[in-house]
Amino acid sequence: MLVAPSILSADFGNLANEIKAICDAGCDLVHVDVMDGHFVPNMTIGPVVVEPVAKVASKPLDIHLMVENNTFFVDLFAPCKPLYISFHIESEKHPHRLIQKIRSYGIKPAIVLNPHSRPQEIEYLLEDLDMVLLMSVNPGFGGQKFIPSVVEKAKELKELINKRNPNCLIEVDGGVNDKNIEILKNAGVDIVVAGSYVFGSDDYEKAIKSLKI
Ligand SMILES: O=C(CO)[C@H](O)[C@H](O)COP(=O)(O)O
Ligand SMILES: [Co+2]
Repeated sequence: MLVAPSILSADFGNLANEIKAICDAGCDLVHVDVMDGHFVPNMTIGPVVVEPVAKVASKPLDIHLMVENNTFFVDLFAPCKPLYISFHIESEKHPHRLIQKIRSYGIKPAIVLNPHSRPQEIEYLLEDLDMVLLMSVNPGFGGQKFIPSVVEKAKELKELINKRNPNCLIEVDGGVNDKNIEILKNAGVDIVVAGSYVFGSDDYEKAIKSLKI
């Protein structure tokens, strides 16, 4: 299992040290939550913060867009050179076009599904994707409770992925901790995002290790 700590739960007054600490503690990706105050009822950070974060991080960035105008935000964050940019299917009318745009920057495209969205909706996009991110909370805030129906959804998605594009990874985001990591692993999940679990612990290395099963 790969682990992507979400910096939403980091101490923003000490951000550079927090990023260094999770990278030194053995994380695989640095998950960056971008919220516009429209698609979700919260706002986070723009490239003014994410560019210096990218410079300090020794691990690749995984940018999760929770916005209405995806095209604008892809252009805005592409110079940060993340490994992945993921966008929500619920806010995008032209997903194939946006996938091509993300790829044109040399960035891996991913699609995010809210807890209520069905994996079958994106079956015909799977061959063009490097990753699908399943939300296991309603997006907008860290520290929420894990929604268990994501486990069955991950299994359904895994079947579609095996049929359409076995190279596509599955990531799960929201309420992940050492109690639910095993069922996620058994459901075929490749990457977990963990914000409050990692940054709320006294020992980042131990917390990350407990998820790398
Ligand atoms: O996308 C997100 C919220 O919309 C965050 O990545 C997610 O909530 C991580 O935080 P936690 O592990 O505390 O749930
Ligand atoms: Co996220």
